[in-house]
Amino acid sequence: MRTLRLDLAERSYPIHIGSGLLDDGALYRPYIRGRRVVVVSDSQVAGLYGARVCAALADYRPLLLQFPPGEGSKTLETYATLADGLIEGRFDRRVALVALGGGVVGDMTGFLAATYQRGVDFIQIPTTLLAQVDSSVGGKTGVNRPGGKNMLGAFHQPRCVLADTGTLSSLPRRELAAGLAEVIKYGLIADAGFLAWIERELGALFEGDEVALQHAVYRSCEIKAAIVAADERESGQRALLNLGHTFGHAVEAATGYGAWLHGEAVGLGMLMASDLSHRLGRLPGEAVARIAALLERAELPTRLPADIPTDTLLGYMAGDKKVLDGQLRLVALDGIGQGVIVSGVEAEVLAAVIDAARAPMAA
Ligand SMILES: NC(=O)c1ccc[n+]([C@@H]2O[C@H](COP(=O)([O-])OP(=O)(O)OC[C@H]3O[C@@H](n4cnc5c(N)ncnc54)[C@H](O)[C@@H]3O)[C@@H](O)[C@H]2O)c1
Ligand SMILES: O=C(O)C(=O)C[C@@H](O)[C@H](O)[C@H](O)COP(=O)(O)O
Ligand SMILES: [Zn+2]
Repeated sequence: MRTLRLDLAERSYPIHIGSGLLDDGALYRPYIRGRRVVVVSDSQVAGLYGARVCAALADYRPLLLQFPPGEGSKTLETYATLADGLIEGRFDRRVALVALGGGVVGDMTGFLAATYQRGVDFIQIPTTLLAQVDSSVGGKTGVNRPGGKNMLGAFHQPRCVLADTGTLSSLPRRELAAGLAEVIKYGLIADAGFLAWIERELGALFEGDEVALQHAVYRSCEIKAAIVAADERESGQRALLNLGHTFGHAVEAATGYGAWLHGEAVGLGMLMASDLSHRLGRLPGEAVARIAALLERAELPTRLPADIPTDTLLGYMAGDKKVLDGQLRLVALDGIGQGVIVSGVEAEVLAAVIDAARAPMAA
């Protein structure tokens, strides 16, 4: 097991990475203050790992709450049903919630923990690659609305993260690819050496090689933890973690949440952000081609479907959370490994990027 720490004064916490962690009750115990825990999961993950987590937490008479899997469940309706489960069970303020699953479960459980009786503790047990490298770390929680992605939520940090890489062995290949999009993101915004490592080790990652997966999770969390420690509430540089997300979230919203996986939409969004960076004179065309080639090798979509109108995407983008005083801010690249926040991009340039994404971008 390897351990990192996200340094946030009294809200600091460990991120443990290794295989078989979810069975080890001693890893959870220091972070449970009361007598009871509630494990929240989706029905897919609950069926795979719920009994093991409940066995590890048997001393706390765990209640297992579950909801249907997928992005379509990341709603206020699911939130209300879960909240009613806590209220009916008369759980008090010392209850600890345990998020067992992917990013949907983590974001939902974190939001529930942030708001139940005005805030209780929670522990993250991420079981997708995407959740292990990204969503379980950093304290962004929330739900979607038809008009925009993650529009309701709170910053609420977990008490600890247990990233059990053994759980990745049951993850479908499409979900693994979606997680790789966020791994590639870290290379693009912060570490050119890591990007080259991903290019080299992509085969091993797809084969489920434990050493390669643990390195991908460790380095991703290391980069994210440093960014979040410096800017917990995204008043500045944390926005770099949003590379590709202004485009990607618009695709997710325009397709009704679920047709595209978050990682797939972010993968395409990163290619669009790369094209934008090129049009702004910040990134050479060869770098855009290199990024497109890596995304294709990672089995991620690199084309926008013809039936999503440009104006629809621009409409969702105008409601992005990075908009300030009516000005859209986007994450661009000043080179591989160098994310930069740009504002004042003209609507015609964005429209040109969107239109170009309907044609193949790889050189
Ligand atoms: N809070 C953050 O900082 C942050 C960061 C990135 C993404 N997100 C959010 O995370 C969500 C996407 O997360 P995701 O990609 O993990 O999706 P997900 O939670 O929907 O999980 C993907 C699918 O994989 C299944 N699954 C999970 N673990 C499994 C396992 N070990 N074996 C077999 N099947 C398994 C799930 O049941 C689900 O069907 C989005 O809502 C996105 O907005 C949040
Ligand atoms: O942690 C962050 O900060 C991120 O932006 C990570 C993203 O990968 C993640 O998808 C996040 O939920 C997006 O946040 P939002 O504020 O754009 O909704
Ligand atoms: Zn994301």
